[in-house]
Amino acid sequence: MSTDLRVTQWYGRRTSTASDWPLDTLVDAKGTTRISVVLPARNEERTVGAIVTVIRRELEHLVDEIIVVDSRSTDSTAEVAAAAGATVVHQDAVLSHLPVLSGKGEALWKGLAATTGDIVVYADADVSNFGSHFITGLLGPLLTDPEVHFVKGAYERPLNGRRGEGGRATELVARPLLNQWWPELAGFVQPLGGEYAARREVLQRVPYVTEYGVEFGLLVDLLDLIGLDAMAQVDLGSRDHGHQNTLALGRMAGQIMVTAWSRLARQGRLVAAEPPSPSLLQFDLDRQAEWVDVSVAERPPLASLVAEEDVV
Ligand SMILES: O=c1ccn([C@@H]2O[C@H](COP(=O)(O)OP(=O)(O)O[C@H]3O[C@H](CO)[C@@H](O)[C@H](O)[C@H]3O)[C@@H](O)[C@H]2O)c(=O)[nH]1
Ligand SMILES: O=C(O)[C@H](O)COP(=O)(O)O
Repeated sequence: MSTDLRVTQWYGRRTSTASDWPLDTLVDAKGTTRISVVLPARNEERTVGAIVTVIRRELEHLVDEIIVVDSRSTDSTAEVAAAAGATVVHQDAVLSHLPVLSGKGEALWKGLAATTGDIVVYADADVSNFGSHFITGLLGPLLTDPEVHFVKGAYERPLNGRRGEGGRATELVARPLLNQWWPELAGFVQPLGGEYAARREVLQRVPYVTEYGVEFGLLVDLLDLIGLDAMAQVDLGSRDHGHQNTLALGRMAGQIMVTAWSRLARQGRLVAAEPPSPSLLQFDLDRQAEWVDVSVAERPPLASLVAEEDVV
């Protein structure tokens, strides 16, 4: 079967919408399954409280724990999240015997280490139109189909109110790379999106790339580990969130490209004399030049660490 046909068939079979998964059906399906929600947050005092509150108020019979990973915030993210009822862990305090790494991927890996659930849901803490359907949608396929191990959110992404213009790093970097090298993943509408859920057992068996390489790395590595048919996506509607400027997205793009290179090299599909340079020279409005580092590091599969008593 051609990859195009396989992707088309997968899309039809494994794509649903949040409204397909009503809360009462999920509460029945949950049984004894424990569910953790992890919100990575760096300076998200304006939005994190409302997100935690929605989950606590509307999903109290579905979600067992809400962990906010404070990713070196300098604002009152931790206090706001705790006041709203989340358990707050500080990124560098989890598995603190390990050398610290940085960025969103590190926050997610530490978040996984801090959870106890059988299913872990990740959601960004900067979403300003968050609703409980973000969580129920992602949980639907996992709670009702034992063959599904990973679910990714899909949505429309306005850019400052303009429909269809968001997701610049997605459209300019991630989607072309995925289509060129991992075309089986082409059916994911939002491959970089921060809302996804998976069975703990699976998340513990993949490495986590640090910084903004994490989502790209997880998709590619999960495809390898569980195969496309164990992956699903759910349409969550529209998602409004904070936007980074073009230079910041350039750094994100660099991290994603370095991540893609690492997977191509690991999969034996690229023979290069040397790795890509991690240095990126950027220019501001006054032509001031600055070298920035777009390298990423990697945490090993959590299952490879055995000292569970050291967690948190
Ligand atoms: O060092 C960091 C950086 C970010 N975050 C949090 O991660 C979430 C997403 O970060 P953000 O800077 O808003 O990312 P975006 O610019 O929106 O990037 C998109 O693309 C990224 C790369 O795939 C994904 O990680 C994001 O989830 C996705 O929204 C937010 O809650 C942040 O507070 C951290 O916890 N630590
Ligand atoms: O996921 C992305 O592509 C980046 O987060 C950029 O998104 P934005 O263009 O909507 O800010």
